[in-house]
Amino acid sequence: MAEQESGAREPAEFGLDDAALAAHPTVYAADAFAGRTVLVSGGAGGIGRAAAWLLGRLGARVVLAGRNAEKLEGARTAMAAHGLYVRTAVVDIREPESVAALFARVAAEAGGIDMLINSAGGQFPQAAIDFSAKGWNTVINTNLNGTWHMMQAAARAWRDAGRAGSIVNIVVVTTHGLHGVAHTIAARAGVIGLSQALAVEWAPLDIRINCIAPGVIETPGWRVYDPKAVAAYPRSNPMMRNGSTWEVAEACAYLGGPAGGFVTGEVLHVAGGSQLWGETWTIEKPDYFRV
Ligand SMILES: CCCCCCCCCCC/C=C/C(=O)SCCNC(=O)CCNC(=O)[C@H](O)C(C)(C)COP(=O)(O)OP(=O)(O)OC[C@H]1O[C@@H](n2cnc3c(N)ncnc32)[C@H](O)[C@@H]1OP(=O)(O)O
Ligand SMILES: NC(=O)C1=CN([C@@H]2O[C@H](COP(=O)(O)OP(=O)(O)OC[C@H]3O[C@@H](n4cnc5c(N)ncnc54)[C@H](OP(=O)(O)O)[C@@H]3O)[C@@H](O)[C@H]2O)C=CC1
Repeated sequence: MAEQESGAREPAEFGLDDAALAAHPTVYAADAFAGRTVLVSGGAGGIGRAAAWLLGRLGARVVLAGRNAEKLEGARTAMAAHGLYVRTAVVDIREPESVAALFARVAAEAGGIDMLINSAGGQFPQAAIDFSAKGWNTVINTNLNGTWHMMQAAARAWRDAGRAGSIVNIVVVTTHGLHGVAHTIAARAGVIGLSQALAVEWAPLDIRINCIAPGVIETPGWRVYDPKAVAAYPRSNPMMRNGSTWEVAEACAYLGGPAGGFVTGEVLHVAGGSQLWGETWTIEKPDYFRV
């Protein structure tokens, strides 16, 4: 990974690139997802892209969804060159009509899906006292409402087709130590509660729902964080390192696939233990907390 003169890294260089994702070893059997179709929102981003690569390499047909057609096409081209089955679809998860159109297209062109990974999301770092109404609503709309629109559309499709399904929602660590992103903590705590409620309500439909709470995972999404905050991330968990998108992808394969067949309503932290120890400041740490 290249470094700028200041020592800060170029945002585009955070995380694993396509060449690394094509070659990274996996613990799963080569045909573990053969015959399955997986929809990944945020599929051209860091975590979603790694999950798409892994599941594609394990035999799944993959549909990548996001707002930016160019980013999606870049991801599709790289995966297709590796012989993987990949389709793309533009969606804004905040718009129910856009989500409905996505699911109609996926039904028509891919015959529906078996698994949904909700990796689309994000936030900006700011002291909560300074949030504007628009900023708050943007983060809640993206992470809570957007994830809900995707979950409901998937469940309706599975119910109508009499087909089983599983959902993996990517959230954040909500219980301890993540500061300066209170809007996203609120939204993701909502997603976790929603997922637990629906794990029961939708069990009769043979739908499993789980969440993954990543810790500090190097991705291009880190571009919105101050380089000084990013430099401190490796010391924010007891394992004293950043995580990789591959580590989250393998957790997605476990929870969303056959290995997790008896797991629902769970939150799996892939966070190096940061849910128990450490603190991550995405804004400047107030003097009050300095010892
Ligand atoms: C020790 C335990 C802890 C565990 C360890 C956890 C480690 C966590 C590490 C850090 C936390 C998590 C990191 C990640 O999730 S990175 C990957 C996710 N990707 C992103 O976050 C992408 C970057 N974010 C965005 O793109 C945007 O923030 C957003 C999600 C909001 C999407 O925005 P959209 O493009 O739709 O909207 P706009 O940019 O037009 O903005 C809309 C309004 O939102 C307000 N806003 C936006 N940015 C800012 C900002 N920087 N400061 C203040 N306000 C902001 C604003 O009102 C915008 O409207 P206006 O432009 O009209 O003002
Ligand atoms: N990286 C980390 O350290 C951590 C990440 N997470 C969470 O994991 C998830 C994935 O993060 P990561 O891969 O790092 O982030 P990225 O920013 O790399 O990817 C997120 C993707 O979400 C898509 N997206 C954002 N808003 C929308 C929308 N309204 N509709 C459709 N797609 C959208 C973006 O694609 P496009 O721009 O094309 O729409 C983007 O590619 C996020 O929810 C993030 O907050 C949680 C904890 C830590």
